[in-house]
Amino acid sequence: MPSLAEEELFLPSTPGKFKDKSKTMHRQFHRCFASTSTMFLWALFLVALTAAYLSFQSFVDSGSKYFSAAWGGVHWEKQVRSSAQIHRHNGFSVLVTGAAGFVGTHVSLALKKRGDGVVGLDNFNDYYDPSLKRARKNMLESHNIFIVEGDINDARMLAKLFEIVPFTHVMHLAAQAGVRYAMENPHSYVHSNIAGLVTLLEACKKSDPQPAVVWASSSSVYGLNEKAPFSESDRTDRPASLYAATKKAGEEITHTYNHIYGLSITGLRFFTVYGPWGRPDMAYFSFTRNILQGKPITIYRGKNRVELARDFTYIDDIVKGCVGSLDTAKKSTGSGGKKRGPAQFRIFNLGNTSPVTVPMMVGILEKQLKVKAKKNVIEMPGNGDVPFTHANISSAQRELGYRPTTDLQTGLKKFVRWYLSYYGYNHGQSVKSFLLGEEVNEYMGKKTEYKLLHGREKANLANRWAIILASTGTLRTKRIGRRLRFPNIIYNPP
Ligand SMILES: O=C(O)[C@H]1O[C@H](OP(=O)(O)OP(=O)(O)OC[C@H]2O[C@@H](n3ccc(=O)[nH]c3=O)[C@H](O)[C@@H]2O)[C@H](O)[C@@H](O)[C@@H]1O
Repeated sequence: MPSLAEEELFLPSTPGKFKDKSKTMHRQFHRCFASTSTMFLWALFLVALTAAYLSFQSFVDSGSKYFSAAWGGVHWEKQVRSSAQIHRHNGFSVLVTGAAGFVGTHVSLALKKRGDGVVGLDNFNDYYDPSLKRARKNMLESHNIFIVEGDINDARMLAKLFEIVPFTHVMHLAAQAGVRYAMENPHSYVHSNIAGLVTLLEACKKSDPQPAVVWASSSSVYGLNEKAPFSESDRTDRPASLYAATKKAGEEITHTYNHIYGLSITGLRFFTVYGPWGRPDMAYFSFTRNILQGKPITIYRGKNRVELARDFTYIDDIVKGCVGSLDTAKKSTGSGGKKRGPAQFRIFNLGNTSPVTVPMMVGILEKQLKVKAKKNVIEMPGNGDVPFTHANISSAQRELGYRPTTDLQTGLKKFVRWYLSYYGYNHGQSVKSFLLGEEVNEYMGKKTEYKLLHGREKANLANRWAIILASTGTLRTKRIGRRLRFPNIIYNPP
């Protein structure tokens, strides 16, 4: 026999006019009991829901702690807004990822100097000496560029940034760089160059307005291509390293976001970029360090004793290519995740068009440093390297007005100048004596503490003082006479 409660289940929701009283009381008791147990179940459900919510929150919080809790809050938002402010007619507001990186620093500075709003983003990882990244950050801060400390995999942080600033452009330079390190730490390439890229593109696609995206691919996508010079239409389906494969994947991934969501995309294939504030993991940089410290350098050689060659490209030329890409980028056509029409998709080589062999590059460094290198020449290990690179830049020339003007000799001279002013003394010689030869003649022996020296005001000191960077955090001043020009960026690392 069904219970009353069960019976009631089948009663019409609007009961009839006449009711048996005893049955009604009985029913009320059961109804009351039923509703108590329902309430109990509801309460249990609510408790479970609250517990689930709280544990989810703590998961999310610990997640954001993992990425870095260094973002958020009223002050932070104020800094982001102020950094994004545009100071020229029809200027851009640009999110520069990897802003504390080599290319990111230079591009951020160039954009800010011409009046664009720039917000940097960087996770300050320790792939190479983070103090160099901090130094670049401080230099950018002295130009009122704020760098958000965060990871491009942090979707919440990105959503917040896009909520605060309607970015017109994203200059995406954050990446796991380095060709040979991919054998040591393959997952870091997938994390940054694939997962991070997708997270960033998701944020761009959802935002309204959608920004135009310009991002760093790599000459390494040409892989085993033997046809020279490399043109954008050449084969790129035979990468020689996982690094190259992730950059190639990036080109395909950005294409899908262009196709489905109407994001305007420009991919730039950089050719071995070098210069001041460069990356210590790159050959020209580590060779300089070793040569100055009297340590040997290893020079790879290809099969049949062939010398390896690179189309080394100076940073200022690359910056011009990046800025030209931003200037010529058309608007994205979608908004809030919906495509409204076909959008621009471009890929350009940014190279120098004149490859130089690695031994020749070493020769230039020896001349600049006035020190002979101790060379170990070995056969190129199977580590992802390619024998040569050589860019055809006619596309970039035509569409971006890209024209590289710095040869390796001139570029390395500027790099060495910076290197010595940044890292200080070597072989008992001061930076100044390297830069100015015999002109250093008078020494005042005065020691002065500076936090940060940069810009015109301080550079004016140059008329009277040479300021030599000491890596200990102290700057020493030397009287060198009025006629000497002073390098314009001097930085005291924290
Ligand atoms: O253009 C590019 O696509 C790439 O350029 C560089 O990669 P790579 O050209 O290999 O630059 P380096 O690591 O500075 O090597 C330059 C040359 O020096 C050689 N090398 C490197 C290191 C070493 O100890 N000895 C040596 O002979 C390499 O084989 C290569 O031929 C960057 O490191 C990559 O991030 C970038 O994507």
